Amino acid sequence: MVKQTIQIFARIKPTKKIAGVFSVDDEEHGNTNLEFLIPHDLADGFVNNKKETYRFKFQKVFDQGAKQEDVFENIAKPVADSVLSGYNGTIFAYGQTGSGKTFTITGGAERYSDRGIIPRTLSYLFQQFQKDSTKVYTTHISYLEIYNECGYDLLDPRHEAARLEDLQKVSIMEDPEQNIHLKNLSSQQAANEEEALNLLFLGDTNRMIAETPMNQASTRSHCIFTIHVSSREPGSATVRHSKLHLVDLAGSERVGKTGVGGQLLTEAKYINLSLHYLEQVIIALSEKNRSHIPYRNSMMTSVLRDSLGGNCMTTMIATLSVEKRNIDESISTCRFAQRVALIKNEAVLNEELDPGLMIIRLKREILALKDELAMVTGEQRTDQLTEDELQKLEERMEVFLEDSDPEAALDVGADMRKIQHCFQKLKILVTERRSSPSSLRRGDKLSSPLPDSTLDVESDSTPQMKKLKELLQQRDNEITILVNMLKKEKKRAQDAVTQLSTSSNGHSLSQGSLGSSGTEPAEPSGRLFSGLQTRGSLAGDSPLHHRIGGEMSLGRQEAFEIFRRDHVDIITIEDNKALLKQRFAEAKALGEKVKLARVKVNELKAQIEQRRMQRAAHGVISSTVDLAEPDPVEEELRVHIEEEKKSYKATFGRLKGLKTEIEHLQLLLERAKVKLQRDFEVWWSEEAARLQPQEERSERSASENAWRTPAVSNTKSQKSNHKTREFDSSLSAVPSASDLRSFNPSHAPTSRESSARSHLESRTASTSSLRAPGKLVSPIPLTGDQQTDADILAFVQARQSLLQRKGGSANK
Ligand SMILES: Nc1ncnc2c1ncn2[C@@H]1O[C@H](COP(=O)(O)OP(=O)(O)OP(=O)(O)O)[C@@H](O)[C@H]1O
Repeated sequence: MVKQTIQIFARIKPTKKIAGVFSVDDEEHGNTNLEFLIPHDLADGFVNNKKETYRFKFQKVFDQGAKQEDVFENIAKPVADSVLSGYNGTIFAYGQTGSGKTFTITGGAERYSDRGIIPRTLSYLFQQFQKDSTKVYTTHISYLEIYNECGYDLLDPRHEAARLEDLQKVSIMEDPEQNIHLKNLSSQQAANEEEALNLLFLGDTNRMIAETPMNQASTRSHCIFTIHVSSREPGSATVRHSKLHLVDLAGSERVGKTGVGGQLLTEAKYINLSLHYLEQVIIALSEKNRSHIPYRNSMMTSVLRDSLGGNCMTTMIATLSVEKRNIDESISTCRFAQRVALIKNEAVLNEELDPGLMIIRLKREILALKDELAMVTGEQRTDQLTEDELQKLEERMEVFLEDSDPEAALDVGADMRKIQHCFQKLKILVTERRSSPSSLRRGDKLSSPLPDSTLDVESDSTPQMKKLKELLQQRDNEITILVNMLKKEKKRAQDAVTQLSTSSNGHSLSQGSLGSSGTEPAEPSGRLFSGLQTRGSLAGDSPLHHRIGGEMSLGRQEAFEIFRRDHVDIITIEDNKALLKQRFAEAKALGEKVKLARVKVNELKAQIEQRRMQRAAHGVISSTVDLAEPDPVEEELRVHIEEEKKSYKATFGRLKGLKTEIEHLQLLLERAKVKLQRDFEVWWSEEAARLQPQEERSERSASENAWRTPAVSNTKSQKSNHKTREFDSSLSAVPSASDLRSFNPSHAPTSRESSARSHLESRTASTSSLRAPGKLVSPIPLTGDQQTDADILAFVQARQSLLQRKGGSANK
């Protein structure tokens, strides 16, 4: 058991704004002090009657310049190492909104170097698995989001999330031993780093898609990414299970300060409530002799029960913003961390016996005991030894006879049949030896036929005999060489077939043949991301336009293109695309190099083979060549092969590193794509809402207000209905094709459209003259085709408002 207090670290987010006065000083024995100075006269908005300086001690403080890599090396790597040894670990980030929790735990979306703790830890764990050949590792991943005290499975494979409520709900169950189980939380196996990263990405995408303007998931929910690792030494009956929770908590600011209302207030209350319960648990744990710890008060504390005062090595990262206006929140985060540092955890090695292996072991023991019992009681087994048993026995006897140790023992168990069999065999051998001492030499197989008696009868010393023996030896050598050649030829043919099938399968990077890969991104001039390789499970099932907006009409696509060009993220996207292209080119070059090295190695091998054949032929003819002597030419060829192999390995290693980077860049691009499209959907809805006549909007908002009261309802289902309806209403504001058609005077309406129109007209007749047609009639010619005209109108409207927006921002 390892007893350890929770380790606390602080990370300060870089700022360009005016910062408060603070200092970071390293202490002699490894800790770091963080001090805030708040002079009385500067304490704007902050009640500071007593103290001027606030000093907090952390294991380490990462100042503004700290890199993601430093954070991983100092914080996450030691925890990952203990997880590899079989201990549970937790790393949680706590701090106010925007202080860098998500950046620290998951990472930034812009650069590969911005990868956070989760992707780096996954990469590290899979590297360690590969290095350690003494154990077999298995990894499973789960990703839980807790929002307003409800759990959601972010990796649920059966649901496509367009809203948080679409995701599988997770509930907590407790067994009689008070162990917590999460019902409906899926746990997905990841065989390698790529699969694990895909799961992280899937979860993050679900989180992003499910978030609405009201629920900015990262801010208002807690997310727990868990890596479950099992390890076992082959043949051993013990298995180690450990888990690593990587937790991104909701923003910790106080309600009073945020000044929010309505749904946001409800959320803020929930967040504050769950963080308040977290604080209560932490206070209770830091008090001596406190027997009741109120874990059950909230879902988050229930899930993290082991991490807080239990079987876990836990680390907290306090994320701080040192901007002047945030100093009070930063001080309160530091205070919280100081309390957390008092909590003692007791981590135990999570080792258990594998029931399957235990059964095999016990069965074997039972058999041995039965044999022993039969021997002791004199009871004999009458059934014959099987072929397999006989062969094993012979092998054991051979090992025994070959062993030069005079004390060597022959262990065949307590089975009398086996003992008898061994005695019989030994008798035969001894008898043969007596009759002809030369007939049993070392290396003679027990099962081989007796030596040819004609050879034994003749004396070895006659010259004819000697010649014959030499000839025989020479033939033996030739045969061995030919058999080896045949085997190699066969292997080469097999390799060629494998290579052929690999290349026809499209050259996967992992096979080191990226050189001729067709996986490059298309030219950036194509449609956004169109040429990029789609990824894993996301490839087929979650193109965002299916998940949010449905198939895009032509007009909408055009509008999307314009929107995309002006989007703030487009520079990052283009940069990443360029970088990705560059990496692909590098990977391609490396792939070529790998291929060349492989060809070279094969050529050298062929040369060795040829050389051997030549030597063997020479030996047979002239007998001047001593085949037992090492051949210097072959030695030289071997040295070349080793060099080529080294270069192959080094290049292949670089290629693998590049592969990870490429995959990550692809993930970043996919994520940017999701964000871009989501932003577009929001903008599109706004534009559509603006398209509606003023009267209807006021009518609609009046009716919305009617069902919005009371603003905060009391039951959970009411709350979620409320949220769903708000979300639905924002989606329904997108103009449908028939809405647009009804505004087009040149279009002859169908009977269904006429009735819809007359319905609308009757609703607005008192206040509007024919639904403000002047605003919507397009000066551009229409085609008469319903769908095309609707698209044209949508496009014109979108472009106009974009131009207006652009004009507006240019005027500013
Ligand atoms: N150390 C850092 N270096 C560079 N940028 C950072 C750093 N920390 C945070 N950021 C940036 O600050 C912004 C807010 O960070 P982030 O989303 O991680 O905050 P958060 O604490 O998770 O907020 P929330 O509670 O809303 O989830 C992001 O744009 C992020 O990229």
